[in-house]
Amino acid sequence: MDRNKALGIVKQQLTEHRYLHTIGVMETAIELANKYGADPQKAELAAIFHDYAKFRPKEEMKKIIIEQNMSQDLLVHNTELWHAPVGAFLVETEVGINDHEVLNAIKYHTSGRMNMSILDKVIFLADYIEPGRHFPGVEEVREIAKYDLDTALILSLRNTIQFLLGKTQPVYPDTVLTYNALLLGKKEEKKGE
Ligand SMILES: Nc1ncnc2c1ncn2[C@@H]1O[C@H](COP(=O)(O)OP(=O)(O)O)[C@@H](O)[C@H]1O
Ligand SMILES: [Fe+2]
Repeated sequence: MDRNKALGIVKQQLTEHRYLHTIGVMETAIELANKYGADPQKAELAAIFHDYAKFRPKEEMKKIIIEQNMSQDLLVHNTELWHAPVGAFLVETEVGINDHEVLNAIKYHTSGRMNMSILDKVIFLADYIEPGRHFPGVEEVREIAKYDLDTALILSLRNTIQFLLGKTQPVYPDTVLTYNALLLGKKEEKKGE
């Protein structure tokens, strides 16, 4: 699907602010894909649609999570997590995109998952560091993303986990598993050097 058609579709689902965020994620994801070897066209498409379900009613998303037999523990966790897996489902069923790599990158862009693909990592990180983001710690991750994808991801996951712990909120386990897998993977890598 060409960029303008995709942007035209997603624009109807988003606020102006969230649409500008999507443009930032798209541009950042293409840059990261070219740097780290993911398919830039898939990165463009996944970035454009990553927040497709961001403003869907919670009741509608809950129904999809149940009916589509997604991981039911999502239902007891932060509803902010829901738009990612539900978005992947709706982008397939409503927009007609069935590229599995693109759909997975949308599905896991909030929680992460163990064994993320390069495309998953690129979308996850682009969502975190796009130029419109100004939260504490983002600058450090932006800097490291210039030369080390996994370390940048580890820091972004650490920041998110710390943010949630600071608010005594439950942490959806997949994000901790992702953090551990990447960190332990890095340690193995260092041992091999
Ligand atoms: N493991 C988790 N457990 C609970 N909430 C989480 C988890 N990971 C991310 N979140 C929350 O999801 C929201 C971020 O959603 P995300 O899709 O990454 O960004 P955005 O929707 O802002 O573009 C934040 O409010 C963050 O606190
Ligand atoms: Fe996003």
